[in-house]
Amino acid sequence: MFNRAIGFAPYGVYWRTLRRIASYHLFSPKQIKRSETQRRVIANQMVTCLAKQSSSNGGLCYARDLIKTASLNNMMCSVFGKEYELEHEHDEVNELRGLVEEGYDLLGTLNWTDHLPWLSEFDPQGIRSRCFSLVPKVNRFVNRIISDHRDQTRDSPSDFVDVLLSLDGPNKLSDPDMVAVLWEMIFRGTDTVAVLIEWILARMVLHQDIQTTVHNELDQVVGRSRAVEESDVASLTYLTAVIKEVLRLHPPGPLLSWARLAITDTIIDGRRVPAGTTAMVNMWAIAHDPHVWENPLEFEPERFVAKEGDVEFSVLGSDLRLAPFGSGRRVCPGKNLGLTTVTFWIATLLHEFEWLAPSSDDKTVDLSEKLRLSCEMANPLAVKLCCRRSISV
Ligand code: HEM
Repeated sequence: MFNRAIGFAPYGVYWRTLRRIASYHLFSPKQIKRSETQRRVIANQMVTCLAKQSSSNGGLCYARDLIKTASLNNMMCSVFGKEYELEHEHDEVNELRGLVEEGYDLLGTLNWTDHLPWLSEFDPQGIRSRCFSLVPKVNRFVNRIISDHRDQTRDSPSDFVDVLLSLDGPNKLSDPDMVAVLWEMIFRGTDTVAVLIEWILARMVLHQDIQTTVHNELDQVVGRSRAVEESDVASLTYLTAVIKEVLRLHPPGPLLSWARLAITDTIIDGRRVPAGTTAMVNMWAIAHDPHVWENPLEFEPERFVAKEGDVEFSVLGSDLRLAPFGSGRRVCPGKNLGLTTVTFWIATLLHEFEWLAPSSDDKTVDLSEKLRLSCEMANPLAVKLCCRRSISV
């Protein structure tokens, strides 16, 4: 099933067709603009939920679950056309979250049978049996959504399922291929965004002076009398630098695509790499390399604040010193959508709240990492929130 999704499909006509369809119907500037309202609605819901959570717990809050559900709701809206209230539990959201979590867990587990193939028939870690159990559940879930869409008649496509169903001729996809592509968008678009937001908030809690500078910028550009709009984001240059610095120190996808292969026998650093070898780029190592970055372990957003006359550093794949969305043919097609979502949501969360350590005696933040498909905080961030603007809960 998964080899029919964009990220797993080998280079060829099928992969190119999928990239073209997704680029036009999901990731184009016009489509990103079209989904602005949905991002604003979800941002407001997040603010209300956080304000409630912190007022009932003496200010203490764990934001991870909320951010993950917000990100999933956002993808469910763009891909499946489904809208859910963040404040309430929904069986369908919980079911899909469980499937995404299980998928992440399976992809992030070191599978001994990849290295010792003779072990595979014993499936010692139970990975194969968990995969066999996950695939029919994903199939059932996504096929149900596809068949609901088939039952409705619409004049023009309003979500990505409609788009895939409307394809004709050589572009037409079979149902199993549609399931693979739809599931991939939900799967990839949810955690990357949520993981990055949690890292940014963690850094803001740890570096209060930098958070103050972001707050000052927000007060200057937006002012406290209104909420942030997406159109404000272009003027938030310091916040943009903060996000780039977090992408450098905590890239959510530290190992780039596993779809790159050596196409000829080659020698790298004196080692022979035969044609056909899977080549994985370690972006985390490049982004922490003292030969590339001054004070690589320090959190210094200023390094990304462009001086007068300088060209702004792009993190979208043209500069290989920092390419957290990859680069070249396999570059992340969702990079602009992902970055737009993260920047707007983070601007809102920081405009509405002060993010503080839960205890005034211990202001450290546990920055331990856990590598699954994304590299996330090993332990959920605990914070104390103070409202910066009056919010009615
Ligand atoms: C902060 C958000 C995100 C980050 C950091 C991120 C990161 C990445 C990275 C590092 C790759 C591999 C690129 C390479 O090897 O050159 C990738 C691929 C991919 N990403 Fe993202 N991503 C994000 C958001 C999204 C979103 C929102 C979607 C879709 C809704 C998405 C869909 C994909 C797909 C389909 C691929 C596979 C592309 C291919 O192999 O042709 N990503 N992403």
